Amino acid sequence: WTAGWLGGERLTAPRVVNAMEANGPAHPGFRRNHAKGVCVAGTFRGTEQGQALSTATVFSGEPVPVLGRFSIGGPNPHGADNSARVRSMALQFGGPDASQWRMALNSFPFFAVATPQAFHQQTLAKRPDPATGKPDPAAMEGFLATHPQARKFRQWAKTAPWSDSWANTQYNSVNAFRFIDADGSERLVRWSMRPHAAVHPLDAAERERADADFLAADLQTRLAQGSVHWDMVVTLAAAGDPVNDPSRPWPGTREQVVAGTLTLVHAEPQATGECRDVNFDPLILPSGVAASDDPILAARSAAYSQSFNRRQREIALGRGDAATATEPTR
Ligand code: HEM
Repeated sequence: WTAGWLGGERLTAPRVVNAMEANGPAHPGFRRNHAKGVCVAGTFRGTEQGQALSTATVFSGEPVPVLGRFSIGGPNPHGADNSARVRSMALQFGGPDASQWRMALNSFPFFAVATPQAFHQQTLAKRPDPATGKPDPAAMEGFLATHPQARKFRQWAKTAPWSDSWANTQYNSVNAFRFIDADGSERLVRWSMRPHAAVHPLDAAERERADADFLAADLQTRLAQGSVHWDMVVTLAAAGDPVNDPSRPWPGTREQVVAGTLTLVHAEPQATGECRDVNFDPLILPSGVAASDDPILAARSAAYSQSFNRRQREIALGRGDAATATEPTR
């Protein structure tokens, strides 16, 4: 699981997660990132086009059960939804056997950094200055000077429209993976969950007025009227595309295939929902899907495991009341 990302200064998963924890107050029992969220459930049905690309059984055409989680970016489990630039979808396809597939997708189309070391440097640059309680702008400028591609992400964060719902947001794998077909041929791919629901961008006034928990309320309203859907759109890399660097998007002209449709029918609070105790490790993959050599993927798997073990331990020791409470904790 280290995939070569240890070494040099020996950056380890505990160090990465320690640095994330050091940037804010402790929230025992909660995820160390994307802490605020809800559990969801539904099904996924693959297409023949998906089946042609990968032998994963989820593409068989039969519906497979899905357990999932929507969240907002950031470590605060009580954060206001109208300050959440990043929206996320985590999914577990299939039952408890070798065909299970987990993934954690984000609304940003590319990542801010190319390596786990750069992610760690970025975390350190965001550390609040004890004097002001805010990150030191000079530290962030120093980070950006040595990691210029992170400016592209900041530009996205400043300019991309804010959707008004988890249900009409597109979520992206960001990292590349390998799909393996029945002949054993491999293709490097990224994928997105493309919503069927029409996008409605929030303007500044609507965002200002929005309730702190509007995303969960909106989802319940929509689900009370019927299921919500996304197409799984797989993008195939062409020769020479950057497949090991999630900060570099591929050209928009790449071949795309609709590999299946996700249908969600149910949502419930994470405190009591099944998704609370799941680690949506992006390297839990079925046969027919394999990791790329992107070092961020290996680092994510190791860091999620750290975060998962810490939060489960806190809950087991009775320190995770807010994370397991049935009453709203705001
Ligand atoms: C080195 C880079 C990264 C690190 C260290 C990192 C770290 C973390 C950690 C510690 C968690 C909490 C896990 C848990 O307790 O279950 C998390 C959650 C999450 N991360 Fe990352 N992350 C990284 C990159 C990414 C990227 C590139 C994506 C893009 C798709 C992403 C998407 C998510 C999502 C969607 C969740 C929430 C999963 C859930 O609902 O359980 N992360 N991340």
